[in-house]
Amino acid sequence: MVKQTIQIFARVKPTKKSPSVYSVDEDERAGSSLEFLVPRDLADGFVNNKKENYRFRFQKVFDQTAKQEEIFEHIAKPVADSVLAGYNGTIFAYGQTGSGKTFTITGGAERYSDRGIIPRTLSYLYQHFNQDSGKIYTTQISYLEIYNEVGYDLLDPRHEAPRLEDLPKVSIMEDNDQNIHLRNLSLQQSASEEEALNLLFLGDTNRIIAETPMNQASTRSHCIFTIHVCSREPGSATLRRSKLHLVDLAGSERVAKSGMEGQLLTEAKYINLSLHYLEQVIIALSEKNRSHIPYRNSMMTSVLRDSLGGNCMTTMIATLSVEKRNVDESIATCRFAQRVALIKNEAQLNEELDPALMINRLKKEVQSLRDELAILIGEQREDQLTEDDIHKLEEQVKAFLDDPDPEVTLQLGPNMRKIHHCFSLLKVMVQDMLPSGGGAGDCCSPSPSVVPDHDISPPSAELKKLKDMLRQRDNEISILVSMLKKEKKKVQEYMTQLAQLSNGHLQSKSSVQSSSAVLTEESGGKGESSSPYGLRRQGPALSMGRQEAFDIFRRDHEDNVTIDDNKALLKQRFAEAKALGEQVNGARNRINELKKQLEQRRMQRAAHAVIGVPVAQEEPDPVEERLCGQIEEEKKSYKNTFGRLKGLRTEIEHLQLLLDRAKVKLQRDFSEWWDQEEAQLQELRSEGGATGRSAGRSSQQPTAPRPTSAVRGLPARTKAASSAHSAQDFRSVMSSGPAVVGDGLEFRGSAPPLELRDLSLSTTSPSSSIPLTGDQQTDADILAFIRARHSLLSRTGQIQNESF
Ligand SMILES: Nc1ncnc2c1ncn2[C@@H]1O[C@H](COP(=O)(O)OP(=O)(O)OP(=O)(O)O)[C@@H](O)[C@H]1O
Repeated sequence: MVKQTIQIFARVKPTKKSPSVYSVDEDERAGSSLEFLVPRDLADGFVNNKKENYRFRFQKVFDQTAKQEEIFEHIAKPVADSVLAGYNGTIFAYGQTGSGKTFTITGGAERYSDRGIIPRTLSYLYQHFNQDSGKIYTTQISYLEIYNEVGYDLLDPRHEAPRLEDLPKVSIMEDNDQNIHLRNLSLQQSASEEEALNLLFLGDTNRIIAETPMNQASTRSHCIFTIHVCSREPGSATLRRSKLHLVDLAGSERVAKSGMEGQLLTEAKYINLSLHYLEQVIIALSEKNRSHIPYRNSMMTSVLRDSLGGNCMTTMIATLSVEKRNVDESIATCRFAQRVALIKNEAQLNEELDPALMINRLKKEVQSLRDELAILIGEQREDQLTEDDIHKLEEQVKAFLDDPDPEVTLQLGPNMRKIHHCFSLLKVMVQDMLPSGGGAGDCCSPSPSVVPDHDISPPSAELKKLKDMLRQRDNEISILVSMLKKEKKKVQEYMTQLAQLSNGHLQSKSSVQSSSAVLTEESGGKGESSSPYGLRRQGPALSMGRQEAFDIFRRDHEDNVTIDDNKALLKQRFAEAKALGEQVNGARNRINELKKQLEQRRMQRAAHAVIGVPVAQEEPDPVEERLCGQIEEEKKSYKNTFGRLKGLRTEIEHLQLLLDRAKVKLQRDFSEWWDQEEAQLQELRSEGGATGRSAGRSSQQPTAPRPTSAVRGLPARTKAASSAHSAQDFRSVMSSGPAVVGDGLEFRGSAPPLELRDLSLSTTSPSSSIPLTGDQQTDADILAFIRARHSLLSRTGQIQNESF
């Protein structure tokens, strides 16, 4: 058992502002300390009459420049090592919203180097599994999200639930030994790092999809990614089971400060409540002699029960945002960490006997006991005596009879068949010794007619039976062979399909290289979108209108640059991987060629020795030595290049998943934006329709202020421009401003003022010669509206920028 207090670390998020509110003091032996210097007149809207200096001690403080690699090496690797040794581990990040919890635990969505603790730990664990041939490892993964005190399974096999509520709800059950069980939380097998990463991305994508602007669950939910490891030495019935929880808690900020209302307030209360219960558990644990620890008060503390004061090696990372306005939250986070540091855990080696192996072992024992018992109580064994057995028995009987020692016994062992056979032999001999029989000298060569027939030559009935059986077996075998053939055919068909599918996937990967192809795919233009779980989801094909609108939307989306950067990087990595692959193949071919030469050389030398050509056998052959040296060199280069190729493969896989995730987010944002644009167009139309009916009279009438949500969901750059312009501005510019020329669409702002319904009429759809269906017409209208608005917004944005 290992007794250890919870380890606490602090990580300071990088900030562009030069903060003077904190300092870090490093001490090799005593850990680091973090000091906040809060002047009494801190000018951020509140008067500080309290203490000026706050000092907190941590195992280590990672300042702003700390890299993800460093965080993994110092914090996660020791925990992963103890999990490999069979102990439970937990790492949880605690801090206010935006302080870097998700960045630390999962990682940034942009760069490969931004990978957080989860992907790095997975990489580390699987590397260990592959290298350790002395044990058999199995791994399972679960991913739980707790939102408003309800648990959701993020690895729902149905994939990509449109709303959080559609994911399976997870509930807590406690057994008689007070062990917690999570009902409905799936445990997914994961045999490789790639599979585990796919599961992580599936869960994260489910989080993104289930999140809406009104329900930014990622900020207000707790997420627990758990890796379950089971190891066993081959042949041993002892299992080691351990689990590693990697926990991204909800933002810890106080409700009063953030000024929330309505649903947000309700959520904040839940979060505060569950974090409050977490705090209560921690206080109770840090007090001596407290018998009751209130774990059951919230789902999160119930799930993390073992991690807090139980059988677990636990580590906390306090994430801190050190801008002046966040100082009080950072101090609260550090205070919380100091209390957590008092908690003592007692980690135990989780060893148990494998029930399946135990059952097998016991079954064997039972069988051997049954056999012994059968012999003891005189039951006959089923196995027939072989000719060899019979021959040996004859020899034994002969030796027994020939031995003059009256004490001699026949050693037949506990085998009734042998005993019976010996009695038969003796009977034959006795009969032969009777006056009518032959001499005793032949006693051990009994005539075949007297020896029990079934043992040596079966009678014809028996023979017939055996032949029938043989025929039956032949039939069965031919049925089985034909079944096997069918199965093989099916497998071949399946493999062909799989190859086609993966070709499709590869094509979609390589399509990263062609931006136009990717655009079509991203927008669902092929009627398909790829899922991060390696499956392909059938989606509706986009109309031409939506497709073009998607292009506009994508151009302005905040993630566009990242997507393009990642695509470029991916393309580069593909090229590198291709070059490395060629190098690996080259090295392999050269090694084979050198091996051939070496073999030839050896054969030559051997042949010379045979035909008597003088060869200095003892002397090392310089040619052979040179070939061996070259083979070694090539092997080194092969190993080296292959290692780099493997690393590159992981990076490519990761980048591909980042792109997949960005794609899903882009599509979700686009759908929302499109719906808003449609709603806005409908609204303007109904206003425009009213205006049209009273044409000339009230086209300049003021309209009701547009709800701000109407521009919510626009890409960041578009949003900034649009926020300065209500729909009314838009309409007035449309009716009186200069001509606004869109892409292939002209809106002339000359008198008479343009009515909104004219937009649809003036739409020059790329497929205008093709009659449009009702839906297509609507899509084309919305596109025209977007084009006009977009063109206007970028123009006015430009004007604003210029005047600025
Ligand atoms: N150490 C860091 N280096 C670079 N960027 C960071 C770092 N920490 C956080 N960020 C960035 O800051 C932003 C907020 O971080 P993050 O989402 O991780 O915060 P959080 O604490 O998880 O917030 P929430 O409670 O809302 O989930 C992200 O854009 C992230 O990329």
